[in-house]
Order: sequence, then structure tokens, then C-alpha cells
Amino acid sequence: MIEWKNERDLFELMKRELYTPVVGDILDRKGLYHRFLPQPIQPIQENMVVVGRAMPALMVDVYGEQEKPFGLLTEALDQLQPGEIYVASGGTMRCAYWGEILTATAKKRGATGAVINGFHRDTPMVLEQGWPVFSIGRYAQDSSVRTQVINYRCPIEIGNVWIYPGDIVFGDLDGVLVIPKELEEEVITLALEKVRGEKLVRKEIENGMSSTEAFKKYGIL
Ligand SMILES: O=C([O-])CC(=O)C(=O)O
Ligand SMILES: [Mg+2]
Repeated sequence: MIEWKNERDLFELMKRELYTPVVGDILDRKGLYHRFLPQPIQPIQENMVVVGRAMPALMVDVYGEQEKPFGLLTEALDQLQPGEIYVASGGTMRCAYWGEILTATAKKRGATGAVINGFHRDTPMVLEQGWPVFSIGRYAQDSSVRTQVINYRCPIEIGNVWIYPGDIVFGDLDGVLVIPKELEEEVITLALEKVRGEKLVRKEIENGMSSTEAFKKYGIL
């Protein structure tokens, strides 16, 4: 049975009850073995959690001063919708792909986070905005003479993971995963079930049950 009434409800529920390992377990169970983004993509602060719908942006390398610096970047930011996550990838990561002003812009539009397959900069000023950013690390080098956004709201691939506009993206301290749209209801329902099972197993173990006995009884580890 579906436990959420609408999209906002769903994202609140995921934030409150789920964590990426358990959702990843369910994706594995469905045979979807490549749904986590590469491990170097991490929250820039440990308590950050991101959940929302992907708005992918495609980056490419450029070299030197450009006729249109940043390409379609400002356009891509200005069309973000509430509940969306800006997901950027492409190019060879010679500079920061995200920073203070981009954070303020996306946050103001109601977007719920940024997941960047590349570096971010302006770290203290991004952190003070209290808005989740995931990246591969800090690097101050400027983007205007090194990269551009050439398309957005288009499919992109990060690692082995294809990300389509509107896919649910879920990230926490353990990683970032992407749930295929056609399976989201089932995956989230099963993940909620598994989380509740895990809590029960932990309690049993804290009360003295052996690991073997617990696994035999609940099939959860
Ligand atoms: O120029 C960039 O790539 C990002 C930046 O500094 C900002 O958003 O403030
Ligand atoms: Mg800046």
C-alpha cells in the first residue's frame, strides 16, 4: 500500500525514514546493480541529505574566453522547479562546476539540492546557505574559461548510471543513487519495509539474539 499522499509527502517520508544503503539493497534485489553514482560524489557536509527529481545538466570543456561564458548555465538554473535537483556532469573537471551564487539561485527557485560530478567552490558561503550540495571535492579554479553547460533537462550518464529528467535522486552520507521512474513506488515501498525490519533485527541483537539466529528468523543483515 502506498504510504504517501503526494510528492512532498513522499520526499519527507524518504528523508525521515530511509537511507541510501537500504534503497540500494532493494535496487540490487530487482537486479538493478548500477544505480549508485561513483563513490567520490559526497555531501560537502556530513549531515546533508538530498531527495528530489533530477534536472540534469550537460557540461563540456571549453578553452579560454567564450562568446557566451557559461553557455546555457543561467538558463538552466532559471528554469529549475521546486523539488528538483540540479545534476551536472560532463567535461574533464578542470574547474569548479558549482558555488555560492549558483546555490543561492537554485535554492531561491525551490530546488532541493545539487549533485555535481565535479568540484564546487566558495565552500563556506555554500555551507552557510544550509542547502545540500554533493560534489567530488573542493577546487577554486573558475569555470568561465574552462566549461559550459550545453544542454539541460536531457539524459546524462554518471559512472554507469543513466539519469533521466524526473528520476528520483536520493543522497546521504553513504552515497547518491538514482531510482528508475517506472519502479519508484515499488522500490520505496520495499525499502520502507526493509528499514523497519532492520530496526527490529537490531533490537533483537541488542537484546541478545545471535546474528545467525536473527538472519535465520528475519532474513535481514
Ligand atoms: O563560477 C562558478 O562556477 C560558481 C561560482 O563561483 C558561484 O556559484 O558563485
Ligand atoms: Mg562564486
